[in-house]
Amino acid sequence: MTASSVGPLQPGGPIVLIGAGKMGGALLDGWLAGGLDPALAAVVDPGLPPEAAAALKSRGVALVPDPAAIAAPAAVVLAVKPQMVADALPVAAAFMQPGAVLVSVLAGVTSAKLAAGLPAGAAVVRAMPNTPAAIGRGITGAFATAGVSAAQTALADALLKAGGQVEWLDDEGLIDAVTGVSGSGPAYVFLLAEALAEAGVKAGLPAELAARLARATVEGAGELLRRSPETPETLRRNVTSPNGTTAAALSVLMADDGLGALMARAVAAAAHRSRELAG
Ligand SMILES: NC(=O)C1=CN([C@@H]2O[C@H](COP(=O)(O)OP(=O)(O)OC[C@H]3O[C@@H](n4cnc5c(N)ncnc54)[C@H](O)[C@@H]3O)[C@@H](O)[C@H]2O)C=CC1
Ligand SMILES: O=C(O)[C@@H]1CCC=N1
Repeated sequence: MTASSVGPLQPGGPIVLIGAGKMGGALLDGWLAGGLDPALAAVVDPGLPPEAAAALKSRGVALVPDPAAIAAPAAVVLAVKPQMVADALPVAAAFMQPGAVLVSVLAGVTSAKLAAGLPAGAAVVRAMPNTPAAIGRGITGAFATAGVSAAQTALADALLKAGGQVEWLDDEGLIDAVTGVSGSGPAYVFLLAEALAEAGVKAGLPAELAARLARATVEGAGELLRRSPETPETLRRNVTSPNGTTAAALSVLMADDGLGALMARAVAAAAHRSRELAG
C-alpha cells in the first residue's frame, strides 16, 4: 500500500457523475476547483433540488439524463447511497462505453457487485473518500480491480486527488476498515467538538462560549497536527504537565475503558456495517 503520486486532472473525455449529493458534490467541486473544464463534467441526479441544479447549470455543468448525449466518457463516478445501487447501476452501465472507468464511492458495495451490473470487462475502481474533500483536505482509500489500466488508474487518482490525498490499497478487503477510520472519521471529530462543548456546559460554562471554545480547540489542534512534524503522541505530551490538569483528564480518557477502547469499538462497528452493506 503506497500513497499515490501527484498527477494533473486531464480526463481526456467527459466525466459523468451519478449522484451529486454531499460526497459527489464535494468531488465535483474539487474537479472544478482543480481546473476541470465544466463542459467535460456531466451530472445525472434526478433528485437534485432545483436550486442545486440551477447552480450546476450556471457553472456550465450539464445535467444529463440521456447517455446518448455524452460521447466517450473517460470516467463514470458513482456516488449514490448504497441502498440506491440497484437503481443507479444500470444508469452507470448505460454510460460505460469501452475505455471508461467506473469509480464508485459507495460504502460496502464490492467491486464484484458493481462489475456484475456493468458491461463485461468494465474497469472498476472502488474508493472511500471523506467529506473534507469539499475543501481539498480529504483522504481517500482506493482499490483498482484487475482490469483497470495504468491510464485509468491515473485518471481515477487525479479525480480523487482533487479532494485531497489518495492511498491506493492492494487489498479490497481493507476498504471496510478504511471506511471505519477515514470515511466515517470526520463525524467522530465533529462529535468530539459537540461532546467537548456539552462537557463545558456541565462544567459551568455558558453554552455559546463552550461551543466556541470546543470548536476552536478542535480546529486549532487539527491545524497544529497538520503543520507540525511531531506525532500526535508528542503533541499530546506537549499539553500534559506532570500531575497537572491534562494528566487528570487523560487518566479518564486513557483508562482501559476510555477513548482507545471506545474508538476501537466504533471503528469495528463501522467496518462491520460496511461488510454488512456488501450483502
Ligand atoms: N457523506 C460521506 O461522508 C461519505 C459518503 N460516501 C458514500 O457516498 C455515497 C453518497 O453519499 P452522500 O453523498 O452522503 O449521499 P446524498 O444523499 O447526499 O447524495 C446521494 C445523491 O444521489 C442521488 N441519487 C439517488 N438515486 C439516484 C439515481 N438513481 N441516479 C442518480 N442519482 C441518484 C440523490 O438525489 C442524491 O443527490 C454513499 O454511497 C456513501 O456511502 C463515501 C464516503 C463519505
Ligand atoms: O455513513 C456512511 O455510510 C458513509 C460512508 C462513510 C461516511 N459516510
